[in-house]
Amino acid sequence: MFKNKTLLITGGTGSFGNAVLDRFLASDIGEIRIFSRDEKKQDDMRKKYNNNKIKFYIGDVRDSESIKNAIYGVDYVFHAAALKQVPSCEYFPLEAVKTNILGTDNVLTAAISEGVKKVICLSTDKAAYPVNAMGISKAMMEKVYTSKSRFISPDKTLICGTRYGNVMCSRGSVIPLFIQQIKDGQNLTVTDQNMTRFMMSLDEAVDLIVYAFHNAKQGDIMVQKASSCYIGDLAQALKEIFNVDNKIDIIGTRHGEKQYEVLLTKEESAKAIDMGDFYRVPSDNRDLNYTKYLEEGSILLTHSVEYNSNNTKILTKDELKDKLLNLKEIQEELLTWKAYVG
Ligand SMILES: O=c1ccn([C@@H]2O[C@H](COP(=O)(O)OP(=O)(O)O[C@H]3O[C@H](CO)[C@H](O)[C@H](O)[C@H]3O)[C@@H](O)[C@H]2O)c(=O)[nH]1
Repeated sequence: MFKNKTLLITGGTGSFGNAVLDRFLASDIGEIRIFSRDEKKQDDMRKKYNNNKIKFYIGDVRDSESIKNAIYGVDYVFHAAALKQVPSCEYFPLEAVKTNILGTDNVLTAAISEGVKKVICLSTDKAAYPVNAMGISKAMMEKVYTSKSRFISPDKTLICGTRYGNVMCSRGSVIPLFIQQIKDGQNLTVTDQNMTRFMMSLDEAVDLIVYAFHNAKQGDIMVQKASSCYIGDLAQALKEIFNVDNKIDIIGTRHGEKQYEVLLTKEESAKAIDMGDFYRVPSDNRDLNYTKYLEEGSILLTHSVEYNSNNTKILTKDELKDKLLNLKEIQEELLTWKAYVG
C-alpha cells in the first residue's frame, strides 16, 4: 500500500520518526517527509540517513501555512508532533493546548483539504482518565480527531488514532535517564518502586501504527495489548544488566503523575473489539439507534473493566531484563559501557 506513496510525519525527528524511517525506508515507499521545528535535529537526521527518499520541512503544527507547504501531494500522515513531557505541560498548559489540540486541528484541516487518504494521530495512555495537562490535552486531541472524522467520508480521508503506553528508550524518558545515572556513578532516582507503566519497544510502537493503518475504521482509537513493569524492578533490572551497584534514592511521585496508567477506560472497554494483539475502539457514531445503544451499552458497561498497567501482565524482573536486552539502544549502550569499564 505504500508503494510510491508519500508519507508525512509531523514531529518526525523524535524517537518515533526515526523508528518509522528505519522500518519504511527499506520498503518501496516513494517519499517520507519529516515536518518539525528544529533545524539542528533535521540536519543530524539528514546526515544520519543520507537518503533521497527523505525530505525535510521546517514548520510548526501551530502554523497552518507551514503545514500547507509540507502536505501538498501527501498520501498519508502520521501525526506525532506534540508536547509530551508531563512537567512542562503542567507549567505551561496553554502551550499544550496550542500544540496538541489546535495543532492537531490544523493538521487535520490541511489533510482534508489536500485530500490526504489517511491520517493517524498518535495519543498516549495519559489521555485515558487524564490527571495532568499533557493527558488532558491529548484527550482533547482525541476528541478533535473523532469529531473531525464524523464530517468526512473515510473514502476521502480516513482519520484514526493510536494510543501508546511508555515507549522504552524514547528521548527524555526514564530508561535513558537511569542509564546516564548508572554511567555517572550517581544514585538512581526512583519516584515510587510500586508505580507501574506499560512498556512498549519502539518496534512495537511502529507495529501499532502499521496495524492501525491497515485495520482502523473512521474515528477509531487503536490500542496494542502491552505488558507493564514496576519502576523499582526497572531500576534494578538496569543495574543488573550494567553490573553496577549504584544506590537507589526514592524521590516520591512527581507533580501530575499517576500510580498506574490506563490504556482503555471502563467505558471504552465496554465497546472495544478484541483483535488478538490489539483492541479497536470504535468511535461513538451518533447515527446509532440511540435507545438500543443505551440499553445494550449499560449492561456491557456494568461488567466491563478498565485495562490498565496494574491489571495487565506485569513483567517479572527477569522478563524485563530479557525485553531490555533485546533493544538495540540497550545493546549499543552496553557495548560502549563494556569498552569503558574494560
Ligand atoms: O527520575 C525519574 C523519572 C521517572 N521515573 C518514573 O519512571 C516512570 C516513567 O517515567 P517517564 O518520565 O519515562 O515517563 P512518563 O510516564 O512520565 O511519561 C512518558 O510516557 C508517556 C506515555 O505514558 C508519554 O509518552 C510521555 O511523553 C512520556 O514522557 C514513571 O513511573 C516515573 O515516575 C522515576 O522513577 N525516576
